[in-house]
Amino acid sequence: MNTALVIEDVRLTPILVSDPPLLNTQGVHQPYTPRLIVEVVTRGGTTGVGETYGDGAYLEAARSLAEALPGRAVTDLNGLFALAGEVCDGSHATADDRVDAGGLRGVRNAGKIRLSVVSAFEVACLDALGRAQGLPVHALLGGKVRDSVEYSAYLFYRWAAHPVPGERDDWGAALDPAGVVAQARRFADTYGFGSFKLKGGVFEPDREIAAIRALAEAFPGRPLRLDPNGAWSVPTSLYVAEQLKDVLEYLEDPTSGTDNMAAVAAATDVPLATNMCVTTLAEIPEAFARDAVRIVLSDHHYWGGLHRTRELAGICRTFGVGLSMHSNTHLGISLAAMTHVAATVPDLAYACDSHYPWQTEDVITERHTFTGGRLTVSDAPGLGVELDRDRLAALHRRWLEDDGTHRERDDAAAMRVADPDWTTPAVPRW
Ligand SMILES: O=C([O-])C(=O)C[C@H](O)[C@@H](O)C(=O)[O-]
Ligand SMILES: [Mg+2]
Repeated sequence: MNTALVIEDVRLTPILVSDPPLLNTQGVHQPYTPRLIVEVVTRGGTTGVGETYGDGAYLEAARSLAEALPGRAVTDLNGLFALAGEVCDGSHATADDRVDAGGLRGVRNAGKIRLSVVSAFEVACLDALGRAQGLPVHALLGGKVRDSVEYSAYLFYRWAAHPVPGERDDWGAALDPAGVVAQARRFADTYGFGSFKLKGGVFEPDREIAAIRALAEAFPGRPLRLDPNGAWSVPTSLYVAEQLKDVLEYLEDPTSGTDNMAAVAAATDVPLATNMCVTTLAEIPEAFARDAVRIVLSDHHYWGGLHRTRELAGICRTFGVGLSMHSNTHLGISLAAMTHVAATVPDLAYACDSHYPWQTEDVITERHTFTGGRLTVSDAPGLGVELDRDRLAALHRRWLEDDGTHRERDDAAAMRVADPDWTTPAVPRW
């Protein structure tokens, strides 16, 4: 073994990042959201970085994995899964039916949490390996098949400000079709995005249908998507599909669970996409056999890293299912990772999601810049991003000083600040 590639140290830095008051079916984003930055340091003196969810269950699993990693090589990526299975006991995260607010990713369980933790270590190892070898991460994945990756505008209903004092941005409120169109216009003008996704499940469906209609009128012919995170019944999903069939590129998780998705898919020609009913390998056979989804939104945090994302792409290709990319609150390290893996997938036919424009704080020295709705794929060694240690320290300080309110993402709790009677809505909500 090349001893220079052996891991000597692993650093974990939990941080709190400011987040705007974006609405979804569970509630509203808190003013600060937890993320975890992973640094892997090799004996040769190279440091690689990764990023994942920072809530307590993720942090606990990451601590166990970080302790077990020194002495292993950054090339031992396949071994990460077995190692995580051995050392992360999962007692912190019981399987239950609760939809995971930290990503609205279907039910939450220990296996999913473990994969999300492994993803950050895998990315950090690839970054370190790439830096040590002078190769970009995409080259370590087999090479890029495109020089830039297209992203779509991720539109949210939102308030102008959080109901508690804190950071405030200048986007203003978007609570009706005119507000959504104004937000889309700013996204298009600033970043050049050519397709638009609206996070739905916030208002009654007719109101959201009106917003999509307004977008279709303002941006004729552009791909449009609506994603209520499983908030609708089968009949409501079919009603919305019928109303919007001429303008939707796809309908994302209109309803919860493979049974319901299959029932909707059987009765409409509007393609259905998911980042909720297919988020693990175990969920694929039934969903694909029943034609429940036409597009899977990959997410390297869900699937266990960049290699696993490429495996998912191969499975989707085999079954004629399309692939795109999901996102929730993330920083520039993850966006770099997303861009590298997206650059290597041949049949990525849809613009990827990214929350990045909503994140005004970052831990990298140079923010990514969307041009014409696209990010250029970096050919620099590793991910091609540098840690800004001062920013990292400042955001970590915020985490240390937090009284616990923000260390777990809880969109329902944030909503209760404005509406004390709020509880996470049962599904179907409409
Ligand atoms: O596509 C999705 O389902 C998401 O992006 C989930 C996210 O967590 C989003 O709904 C959010 O952050 O409110
Ligand atoms: Mg979604």
